[in-house]
Formats: sequence, structure tokens, C-alpha cells
Amino acid sequence: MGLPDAIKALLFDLDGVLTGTAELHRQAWKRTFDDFLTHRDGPGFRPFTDRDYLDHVDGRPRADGVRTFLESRGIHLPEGNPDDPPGEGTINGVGNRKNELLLSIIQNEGVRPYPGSRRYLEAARDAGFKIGVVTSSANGAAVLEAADLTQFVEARVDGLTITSQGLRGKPAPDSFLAGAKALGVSPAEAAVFEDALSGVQAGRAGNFGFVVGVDRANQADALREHGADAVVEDLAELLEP
Ligand SMILES: O=P(O)(O)OC[C@H]1O[C@@H](O)[C@H](O)[C@@H](O)[C@@H]1O
Repeated sequence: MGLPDAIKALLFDLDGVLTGTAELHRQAWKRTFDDFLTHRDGPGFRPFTDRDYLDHVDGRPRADGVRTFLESRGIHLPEGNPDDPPGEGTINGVGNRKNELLLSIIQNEGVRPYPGSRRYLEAARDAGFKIGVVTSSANGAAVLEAADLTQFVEARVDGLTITSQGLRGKPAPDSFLAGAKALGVSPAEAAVFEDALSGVQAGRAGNFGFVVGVDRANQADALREHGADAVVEDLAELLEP
């Protein structure tokens, strides 16, 4: 499986590692922030870029993504409340608009698992590894189900768990530590699989036994710099002799 001998459990990020949904999140964020910035700054606004997504939003819980990106532009919004109407000028309102767009994009485009990731999950299950999914997305359960991957998952920590248990989001290690605990292993016995810079950083911060960076965005060096022990473009590469 391409992992050190001490590893007994595998903790997979979801969007961008098991399913192609990171791109759908990126599209929803781009529309949300470009609309917000146009409304605020007029037609000369500075658009939200792919780099903005990778550096400030990818891998983080929804509200943290809104806050971190806007702060990178010197914009500070009040937090508001979880039920703020989509588009309201609060962190929650902007996040709710993004979720509305994400759900409609998922409805139109569907959710596809990466074939190499599915093969890796099958091989891991056959080899007796414990399998968990650790995602910042509050839509994690629905995305796993739509990709027909729920059957592989013994423990799931998602955006709803993070909120209800008051965990810090990635790049803090809390959600991965909760995943390891749910599978009954120590961090040293678990490997983390992540495509986001904030995610490999979380794996490193939690002292996990191995951190695999999955490079879907041409950022292998940055994944290594943020904490990946190995970088692959597809999980199936780890199955090759
Ligand atoms: O808005 P959701 O579905 O709760 O997802 C939160 C975050 O979940 C992460 O998995 C994605 O990498 C982010 O792009 C996304 O913003």
C-alpha cells in the first residue's frame, strides 16, 4: 500500500482525494466571492483566483474559508448567525450563498469518485486497514453516498462533527485526531491522505505516522513544504510495486 509498517489505519480527506468534488467547491466559491466583490468594489473588482482557493479556502471548514479569504483582502465581516439568508453581509451569509451554489452545481454535475482512489480503498479494505474519512465539508455524508463510497468508511468526521464538537478546522489537527480516536488508533499508527495545503499541514501538526499529499493542482512542492512525506498524483500509484 506504499506505507510504513506501523500504519494500521487510513484517514482520507474527501473532496479532491476520494471524489472530484474539490473542483465543484472551487466553482461555487468563485461565483460567491466574485459576486460579493463586484457588489462591494464595482466592475474593477479583483477576482477570486485559483491561487486564492488553494491558499485560503481549500480544506478549511466553510466559515473559516470565508473568513480567511476575505481577511487576505483586508475585509472583515461580522460572523452573523448560521441561518442568515444566503448573500447577507456576514461570514455565515456568504457561506450560505456558497452552499446554495454548491448544491445546485452538484445536482447538475454529479459526484464522481476517482477510479484510482476506489481501487486503493478496495485494496486497503482487503488488506485489513481501518478506514476513516475526515472532511471539513458539512456535505460529506451526502457526497460519500452519491459516490457510492459509504460502504468503505468505518468512521466519518465531517463539517457537522467539527461544529457540534467545537473542533478547530484544518490546518489544526483536531479533525484528524478525532478520526484516529474514532478508529481506536494513535496518530503514529494512522496515515493521512490530503490534497489541500491546510490538510497536509494538519497531518503534520498531529504527528501522524505518514502524510500522503495528493497533487490535483500542480503543487507538489507546496504539499511537501506544508508537511507531506510523499506526493502522488493518483492513489493507485501507491499500489504499484
Ligand atoms: O461548504 P462545505 O460543503 O461544508 O465544505 C467546506 C469545505 O470542505 C472542504 O472539503 C473543501 O476542500 C472546501 O473547498 C470546502 O469549502
